[in-house]
Amino acid sequence: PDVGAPVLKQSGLHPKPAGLVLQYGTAGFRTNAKKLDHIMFRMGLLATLRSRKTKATIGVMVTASHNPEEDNGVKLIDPMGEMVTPTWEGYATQLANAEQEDLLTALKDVIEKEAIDMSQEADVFVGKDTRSSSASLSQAVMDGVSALGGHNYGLVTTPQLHYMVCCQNTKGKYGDATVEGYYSKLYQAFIQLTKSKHLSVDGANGIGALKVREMEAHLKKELQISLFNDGSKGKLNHQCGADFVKVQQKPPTGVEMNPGERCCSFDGDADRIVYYFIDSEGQFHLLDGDKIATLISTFLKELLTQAGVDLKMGAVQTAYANGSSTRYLEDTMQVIVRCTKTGVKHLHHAAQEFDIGVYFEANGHGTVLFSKAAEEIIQHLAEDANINDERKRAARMLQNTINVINQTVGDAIADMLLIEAILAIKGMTIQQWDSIYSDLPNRQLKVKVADRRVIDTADAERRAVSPAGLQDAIDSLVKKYRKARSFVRPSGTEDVVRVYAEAETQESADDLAHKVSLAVYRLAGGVGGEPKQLL
Ligand SMILES: CC(=O)N[C@H]1[C@@H](OP(=O)(O)O)O[C@H](CO)[C@@H](O)[C@@H]1O
Ligand SMILES: [Mg+2]
Repeated sequence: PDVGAPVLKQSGLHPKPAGLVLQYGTAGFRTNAKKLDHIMFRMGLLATLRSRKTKATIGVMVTASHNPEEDNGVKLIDPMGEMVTPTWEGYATQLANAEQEDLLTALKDVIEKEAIDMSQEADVFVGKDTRSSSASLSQAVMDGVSALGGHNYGLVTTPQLHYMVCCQNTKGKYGDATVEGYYSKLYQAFIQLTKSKHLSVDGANGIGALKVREMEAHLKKELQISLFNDGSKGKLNHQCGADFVKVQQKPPTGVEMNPGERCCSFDGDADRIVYYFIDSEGQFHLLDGDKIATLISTFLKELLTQAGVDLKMGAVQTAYANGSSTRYLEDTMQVIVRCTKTGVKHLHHAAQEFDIGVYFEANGHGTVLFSKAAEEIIQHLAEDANINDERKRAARMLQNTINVINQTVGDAIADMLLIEAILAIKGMTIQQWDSIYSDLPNRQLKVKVADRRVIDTADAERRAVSPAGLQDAIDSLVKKYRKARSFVRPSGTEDVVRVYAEAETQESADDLAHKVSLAVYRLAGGVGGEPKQLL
């Protein structure tokens, strides 16, 4: 078919200013928008030739990228979404600089040189940026493409047009050739990559599961939760839940765990939370209340430093806190650590003594308390116009931290969100969190006695003052193991005496716990059979 007539007719509407010479440069033609109308039209023509030659869709992007608004530009995109091949950059320059009356000759020259079959179909994708000149200039490109089946994408980023050209020519293999397709491809991949935003929650078949379900809609994209033991079939706290996981030191049933993936367990009324994961060797790792307290304390301390505020921060624990956690908090973090009797009311009370009091029982019940004064200082700082951005950012972060925390009592849901936020902000994996310090192996046992009130304790329950001889027996047993510690106390919630032991190895901790149990049984009126050695 003869290309002459339609081209001549249309090109008259996009005349070239005589003598104007432009080069196809680094990224196509680029200059003041007023000089580009004929260039656009001609690039439309050239794109159809390139499309016929390659038997593929070609892209034309109208933009001058980072240049000032009054500039514009145009570049061609080859079939796989790459920049047009250099030979064709040469044709582009020739076509752009042919005077009006020489245009047909210049065009025929390209057709001949490239032996282009003009009966071949052509397909051109045109895109433009937001410059005021882009609308009319992209129309000029379309005029050049004219009746040849061009597709105008309208406003797109440069890379989006490259992407869509490639999608079209790979028949969808690279993705869907639409802006929607571009978003959905990137987003899906992003979600996979940031799977760290995924958390498996063991709801202990309790109320926490129901409430997590309710809250899920609020979290949707920010945190993907897989809820297990949601109460639809299993029994409350049976082989699952925070207490089971903490005491048994093993995963709950009913939770699908993949190596390295974060999991957490609530207890039956959702005021406790513990985290855990299995590593690539299948080894179970528990991150209990002590590890949670350490993570939160570290985070808060860093923010206080960044905000440049001097507030007294303290951590409150019980005798059940792992010895490694206490050492880490005191020695490495230089945080004041208090030890109170078991029971949240005691910890809460002690935490009120600080500007910021972080309290957690090892079993995962805990929260953070901020004094009124501390809250005010943080709020003023967050609103202070005279401080630098780093300090302000930290102050605002502290403010949001205060708001995500339930200061009235330990709260599995609130603690979970705070922990997830800290891990995300610090870009920390659960493995990295776990490796802040290593727990001393430990064991908790229960001993049945006729009347557990015969045991009296002192020193935040770390020493038994009655019955006579019990503490001496514990002391001499503890001496036999490295890094060992043990104590006993009557439970406040069950009719048992609780025994706790920790030592350098699990074997030692188990052995020590067993021997202390025997001492309790013998000296404090044990009932039923003698405590058995753990297998
Ligand atoms: C070793 C242990 O976990 N003890 C628990 C348990 O108290 P006992 O007094 O140990 O039975 O239940 C309390 C209430 O939930 C909790 O605050 C406490 O931490
Ligand atoms: Mg509870």
